[in-house]
Amino acid sequence: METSINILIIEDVRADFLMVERHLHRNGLAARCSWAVNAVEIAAALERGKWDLVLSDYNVPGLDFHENLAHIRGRFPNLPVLLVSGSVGEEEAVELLKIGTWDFVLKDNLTRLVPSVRRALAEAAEREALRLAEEGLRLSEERFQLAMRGANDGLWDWNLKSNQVYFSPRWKGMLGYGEGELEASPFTWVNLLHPDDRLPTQARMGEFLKGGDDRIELQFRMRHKGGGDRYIRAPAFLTRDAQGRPERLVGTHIDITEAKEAETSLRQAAAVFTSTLEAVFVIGLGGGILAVNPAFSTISEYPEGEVLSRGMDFLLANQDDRAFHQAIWQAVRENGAWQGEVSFRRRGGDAFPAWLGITSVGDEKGEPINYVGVFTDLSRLKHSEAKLQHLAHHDPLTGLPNRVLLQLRLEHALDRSRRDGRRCAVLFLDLDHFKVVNDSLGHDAGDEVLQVIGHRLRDQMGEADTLARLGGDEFVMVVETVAQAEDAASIAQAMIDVVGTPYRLNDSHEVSLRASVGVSLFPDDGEGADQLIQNADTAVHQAKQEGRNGYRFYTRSLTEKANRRLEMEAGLRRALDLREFVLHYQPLISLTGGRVEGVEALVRWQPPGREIISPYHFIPLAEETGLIVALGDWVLQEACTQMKSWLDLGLRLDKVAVNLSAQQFRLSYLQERIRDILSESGLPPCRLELELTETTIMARGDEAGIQMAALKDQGVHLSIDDFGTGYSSLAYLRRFPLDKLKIDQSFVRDIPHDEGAAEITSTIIAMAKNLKLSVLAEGVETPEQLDFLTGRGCDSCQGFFFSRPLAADDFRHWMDRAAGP
Ligand SMILES: Nc1nc2c(ncn2[C@@H]2O[C@@H]3COP(=O)(O)O[C@H]4[C@@H](O)[C@H](n5cnc6c(=O)[nH]c(N)nc65)O[C@@H]4COP(=O)(O)O[C@H]3[C@H]2O)c(=O)[nH]1
Repeated sequence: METSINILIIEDVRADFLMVERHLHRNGLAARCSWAVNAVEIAAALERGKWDLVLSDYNVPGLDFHENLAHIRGRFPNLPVLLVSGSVGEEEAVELLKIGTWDFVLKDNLTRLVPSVRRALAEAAEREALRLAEEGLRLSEERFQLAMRGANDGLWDWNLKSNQVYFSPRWKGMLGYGEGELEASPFTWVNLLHPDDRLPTQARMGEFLKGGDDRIELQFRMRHKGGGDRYIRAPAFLTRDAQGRPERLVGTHIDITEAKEAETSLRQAAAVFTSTLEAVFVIGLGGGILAVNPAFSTISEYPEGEVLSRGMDFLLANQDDRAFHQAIWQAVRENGAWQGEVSFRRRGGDAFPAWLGITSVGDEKGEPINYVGVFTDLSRLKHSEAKLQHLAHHDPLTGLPNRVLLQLRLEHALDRSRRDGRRCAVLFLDLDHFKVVNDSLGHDAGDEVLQVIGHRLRDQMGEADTLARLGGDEFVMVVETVAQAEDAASIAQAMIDVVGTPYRLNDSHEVSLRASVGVSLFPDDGEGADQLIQNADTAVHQAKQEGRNGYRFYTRSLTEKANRRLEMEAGLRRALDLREFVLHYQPLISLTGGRVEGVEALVRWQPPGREIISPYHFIPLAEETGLIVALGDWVLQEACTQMKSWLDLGLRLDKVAVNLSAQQFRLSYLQERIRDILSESGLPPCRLELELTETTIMARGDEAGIQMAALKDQGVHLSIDDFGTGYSSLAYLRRFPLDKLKIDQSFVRDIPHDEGAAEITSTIIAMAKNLKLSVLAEGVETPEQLDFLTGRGCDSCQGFFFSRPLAADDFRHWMDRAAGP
């Protein structure tokens, strides 16, 4: 059955309206007809109802048909409007059809009305269906676009047959490209793939297209226009033609870079968690441990299973320290974090210091979701710190305090002494000739001796006292309470005695050592630690100068002396630069022929406008400062040049004797240097005699023999100076290639009256003869001495009796006079 339709009939004559209605009904059209007679009724009707059709008269008074038609079409474009009129001409009717009137039926012949209405309704229904379909499509397209925009995914559509590709704006935007910047070609995609992902991705795509699946999901990296890569997830769907051949591939690009990066950083965090050497534990809001890393178990010795869901307080070494534990958590809750040093206990019971940090982990709103604790075991660090502290304050060889700690202890001792009004002493001990032990027995033996001395001195000191080693062979003792200077003196003597007890070294060598001690007293000799140590040092120098193996108290004059020493050292350096040294020459007289057999060169310092300075005053300082090497070199050059010029002048001299210091003797290049000096001066080597002292030779041990043999090979003569003052025996000296022995003037001085001196001198002469060494006696001042020496068979002598050392010109004149007319 036909559904009822709503028809609006616009007609000014009621009879006409009824006539049309009747006609419609009679001709089987189930229509509900409504009548509108003017513009107001038409508007109300259009507003009110849902109309399927409008039948309108053309000439309705007060109504412009054209306007009315436009109004209806504007509001309902698909609503058919049929003209039912009697008075419209044909041309006008055609015109009306053009502007949108559906059909035209004459009132007086309504035969066409129902078919026309039916056709109009059918067409309108068709148009409406089409409109609805179009509207649906538009909405669906819009929905799709919105969905894609919402998902923020790029779309691509690849027609496999035509090889055409569509990339959506978002697809391009994802890679930094705008419209028109990328060619719509499959190669565009391939070219933008990360080079490492290109081949594998293409291979997978190829396999997919060959296979039977309709869906694929790929993941790859693509190059962004602005540099860097984007990680893309690309699900796609394949459509096929009737034959099942791939026809079209449509898919999306989803940018998963952030997710990938988050995944990577999560993976890294997990790796850090498991591999870090720091113990990490996660605590839930309830206070129970949720997870621990392997380092936690390694450090605390607790396996994970034993700690999960327990509170962290079981780690605290001091279980009673609840307040501390609570304070930590309070700080974490208030500030979000806490860190500091704690004392933890391992499962085995061992307490250890740890550096603990606890941080609260919040959600996006900042609400805590759990806490992460990290701690490091500080025990090794503490141990190293203590070791470092010890090293920084102690001498590694003896374990005694070093200079730094000595300073600190002394300052404390001084504070106490100041407070209690007590005296305190600083005793500076320096070993005498310790270098000889080191040089002759080796550094290991030297170290052993220093350790033993350290022990002995420590055993001797009081509880409150401090013994320090300042390095080398210097020890300092701080004695906190000394009633008077004599107490310090007896401690100094005890130190000297304890050092003086012979040492038996591991290899059963026996060594005897002596020491000198300098003493300074607080408050007498200084207020501060530095000054007291410095003054004790000055005193020990004085003790050494005064013959060693004794102690000496500091006095102000010592300081002045020390200052003078410093001045002298500076003066010596300057003197070397300015060539302020001169040589004096003392004749050496042969007792067999009475002739002048040679001359000894003796250095003097002649500062301009001042008195000449004796070598006794500057040679020891030159030796201490090392300046002796340069000075000795100059002496050798000068003496050889002078000797050569005398020989050239015809002076009859066999040789020039030059003193060689221990430091020069130690020089590895000594032979070369002497060879050069001789060749530069033109003096034959046999005309040079080098004087060495016993200690110089002994300090070099076996190497002395090698050095001497090399010098002898050059043709230079060697003599031993000051014989009798050292510790060597003639039997010892026999090992060395010596030519001459010079008896020290201290023996000669007392002959012939002093029996002891006379006997020693006679014995030395006899033994030297036995060893086939020539003998010279130094310091001959009297005819008696000369007679005695001549009588004992001494070969030659030197002394004021013949001449004092003379300047070069004076010596030449002296020679002239000695040769006689
Ligand atoms: N009382 C007295 N003394 C006499 C007599 N005859 C000589 N003398 C002094 O005795 C010293 C002998 O020199 P020395 O034993 O090598 O002792 C030397 C030597 O050890 C050192 N010396 C001097 N010149 C040099 C040098 O060029 N190089 C080195 N390394 N040392 C030197 O200085 C020391 C002292 O030299 P000088 O003052 O020149 O003192 C000289 C000389 O002036 C005498 O009859 N009675």
